Amino acid sequence: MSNTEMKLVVVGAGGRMGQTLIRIIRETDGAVLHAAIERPGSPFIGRDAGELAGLGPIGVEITDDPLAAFLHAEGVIDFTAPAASVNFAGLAAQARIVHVVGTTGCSTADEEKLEAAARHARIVKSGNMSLGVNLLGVLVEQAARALDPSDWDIEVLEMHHKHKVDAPSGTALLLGEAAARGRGIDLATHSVRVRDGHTGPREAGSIGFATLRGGSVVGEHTVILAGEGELVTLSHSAGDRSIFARGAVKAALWARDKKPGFYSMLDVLGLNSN
Ligand SMILES: NC(=O)C1=CN([C@@H]2O[C@H](COP(=O)(O)OP(=O)(O)OC[C@H]3O[C@@H](n4cnc5c(N)ncnc54)[C@H](OP(=O)(O)O)[C@@H]3O)[C@@H](O)[C@H]2O)C=CC1
Ligand SMILES: O=C(O)C1=N[C@H](C(=O)O)C[C@H](O)C1
Repeated sequence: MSNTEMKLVVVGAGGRMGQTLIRIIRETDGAVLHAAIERPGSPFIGRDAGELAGLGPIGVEITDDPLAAFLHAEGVIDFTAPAASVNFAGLAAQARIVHVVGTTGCSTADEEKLEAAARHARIVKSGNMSLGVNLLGVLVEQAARALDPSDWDIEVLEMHHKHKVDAPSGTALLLGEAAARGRGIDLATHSVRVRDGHTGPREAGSIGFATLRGGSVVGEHTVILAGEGELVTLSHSAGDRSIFARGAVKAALWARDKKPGFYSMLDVLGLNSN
């Protein structure tokens, strides 16, 4: 374990998570903001990252040059967009630095590219970086394992702010995967992601998703286990974005001395039983 502060780059520095990360890195022992990146043409280029995040000037100017930023850094924290994260994964692998990916909405092809980059890099990726949601995933897996799928239906409900662009949320999919693991099934072939019109009765053993969007909701998730005459509900409510940012910085520090590989927050938090 190194005694020096881990030099971190925040990409998507002007975004909701980017600004939160700049604040959380500032208050975390063992981590320091090395650089802050935005896309070329962004109005944030040239601004002081601390000033943008409400901390006052910290002497780190936002640039659009990730290659230069990664060169002398040890990790990059990335809550951006799927195409951007795939691109950053290639650059992070070249620079042999830790890449923490919070971006959601990645396609199967994107995931494959990230996994390929993890042959040379340490990538930690999760649809939700908070301790609470990852613990919830463990509980959902246990509940799904315990309850007979012919008697119990599983539905995942989520609500987010009106700016969110992907659905179902990364967290809803993480919880669906946990339920599928508990049941020993493949989520992709057992999920019902939308319902509309004359759907017919619910197919036994499927895992359903429902998506709500509105206002400034940070992130609400509920897994409903519905039996005959009874409901079990397991929920998580995010009060503010600092829970995700703290988890992401913890993941970067955890991965600092790990071998190249594709890790999840369950690995970081010691909750991985697989
Ligand atoms: N895993 C987790 O725990 C969490 C995941 N998320 C996920 O993180 C992602 C970002 O969320 P949020 O912060 O709310 O979104 P925002 O839109 O507020 O922020 C994304 C930022 O990334 C920037 N960006 C996009 N492409 C590039 C690029 N190529 N280079 C540099 N910067 C780029 C955007 O710039 P521009 O606006 O110009 O496009 C924007 O500033 C989403 O996928 C979200 O679902 C969010 C919270 C928690
Ligand atoms: O876009 C968001 O805001 C969030 N995205 C993540 C997701 O898709 O689950 C995590 C969190 O719920 C906030």
